[in-house]
Amino acid sequence: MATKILVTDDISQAGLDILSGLEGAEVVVRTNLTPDELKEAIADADALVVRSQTRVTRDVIDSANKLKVIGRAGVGVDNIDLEAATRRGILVINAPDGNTIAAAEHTFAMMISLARHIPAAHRDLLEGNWNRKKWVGVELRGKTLAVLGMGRIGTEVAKRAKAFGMTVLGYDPFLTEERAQSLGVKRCDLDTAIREADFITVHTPLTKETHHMIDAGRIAQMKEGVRLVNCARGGIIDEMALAEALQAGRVAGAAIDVFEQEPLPIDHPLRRCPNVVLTPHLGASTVEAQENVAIQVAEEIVHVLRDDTFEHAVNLPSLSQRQKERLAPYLALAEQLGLFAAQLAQGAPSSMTVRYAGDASDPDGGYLTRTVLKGFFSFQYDGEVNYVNAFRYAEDAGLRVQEVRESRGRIYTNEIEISVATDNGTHRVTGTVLGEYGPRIVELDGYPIDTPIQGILIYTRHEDRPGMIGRIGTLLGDRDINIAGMQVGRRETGGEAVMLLSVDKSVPQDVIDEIAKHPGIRLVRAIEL
Ligand SMILES: NC(=O)c1ccc[n+]([C@@H]2O[C@H](COP(=O)([O-])OP(=O)(O)OC[C@H]3O[C@@H](n4cnc5c(N)ncnc54)[C@H](O)[C@@H]3O)[C@@H](O)[C@H]2O)c1
Ligand SMILES: O=C(O)[C@H](O)COP(=O)(O)O
Repeated sequence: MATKILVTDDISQAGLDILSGLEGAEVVVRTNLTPDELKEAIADADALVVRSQTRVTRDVIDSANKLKVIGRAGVGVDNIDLEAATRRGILVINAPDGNTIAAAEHTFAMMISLARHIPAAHRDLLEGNWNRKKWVGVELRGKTLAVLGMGRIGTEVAKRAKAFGMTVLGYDPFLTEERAQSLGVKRCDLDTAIREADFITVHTPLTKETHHMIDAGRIAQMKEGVRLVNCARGGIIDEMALAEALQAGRVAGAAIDVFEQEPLPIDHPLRRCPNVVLTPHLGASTVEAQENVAIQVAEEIVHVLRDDTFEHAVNLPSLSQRQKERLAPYLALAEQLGLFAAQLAQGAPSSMTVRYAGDASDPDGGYLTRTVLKGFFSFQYDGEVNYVNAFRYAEDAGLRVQEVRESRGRIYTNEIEISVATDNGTHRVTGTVLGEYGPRIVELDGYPIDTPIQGILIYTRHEDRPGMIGRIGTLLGDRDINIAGMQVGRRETGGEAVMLLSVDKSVPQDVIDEIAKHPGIRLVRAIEL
């Protein structure tokens, strides 16, 4: 069956060409869909490509039966229900820097238009007037510009403002003093930025913290005659408060590209305000930016669908090819250990500690824990759990996950150990990657063992006395189950012993029950990897 890539907003042809180049791909472009049409179109899609117009709600995501990835040809992903996508294991990627310059230039165009009344003067002239006195503006030189959000776009705006002779105040929790100095920007808190600026421009994402970051209270703290610019996201500035302040003349002007509701409603008060410059979300609308983001997102989608490395996932840390290669042997070990631990630790799991030691204790370890959890929950939810949603499964199960890192392995050069506490007690399994022998189990519930972590295994804990192993062997033989390998271990003679058998076929539950009934058997598990 073809790989269906559904594109529901206008993206540049260069991006569509890349998508069509994927072997076996069918690219379906359908724009301006109603929510119901979108739900129908997405049902059999493998990938979805959008800009800011398509609303990818939980409902839409739940209508997708085999969606792997949502690509946003642009930066903001606030039109995508990230939580719902993550829970379903759907990767969300964006194109974070393809439209930075376009958005920064648009911000400047808006600020200058506002300062010099260009749109209003233009309209006035077209109406037959020649009002040179009416449209006297202000200069940018010598004014103070507050940039709220000093990320990619905020930084480019700040650089341009410096070239215009402005004093630039930067507010961003992640802006370091060193970086501010290198940009010639004065780092300050929000209150100072709000109080001291002649122009204020916002460049943050829309989040719970930034929603109405500029409201009536903040506007009241601003200089009389301040000018505001929003080319980031509707909702960062409270539009109603802004409209009132514009009408009252407290705010001298506002240039707004993005709105709480898009398209901007016909009766919206901002349409009737004096000194506003309004554009219909055009920040990224340049030929260059649209080509950049379309190419970036299309290439990433192709990588994801081909199972190659990708860079710009929003709901999953990205790995470079080099990191992926370095981690590869440990990924296999971590996943197998997770799957093993799930079958070992029966009962409701409440906490898991994963210990990484030696070469397995590398900085990309966060990925390994996702892999452990992927293996762990795959046992119960086969085919549904992946790297994107593995932590969600842990959260939903109420499983507390802790990571421990040790620079040296206790015995081996690399070790991964999983301890799982359940209402039935705690179990522990340790593995290592042993060169060309690959991933192996080297310790089980504190007993030394050495066996490849693969195939079908039977694990017993029993009294260390003569005849135990023989009896289990006979029972399996009677049921035509061939033993391919055997490992035994104990700490002291006559105490408790463990045995890990590798067998050639699945072990029916009644065989496990029969082994469990034998006198002296304390625990038995069948484990399939
Ligand atoms: N109008 C358009 O067409 C258009 C085009 C591109 C991007 N955008 C929007 O512009 C915004 C910025 O994009 P970017 O590429 O620069 O993103 P970015 O991630 O590079 O920068 C965002 C910055 O905001 C900062 N920030 C986050 N929360 C903050 C808070 N509470 N207070 C202060 N700073 C905070 C972050 O630390 C970060 O430095 C986004 O909302 C994006 O969607 C709009
Ligand atoms: O976040 C973005 O990249 C911008 O808002 C651009 O949105 P657009 O792709 O709909 O123009």
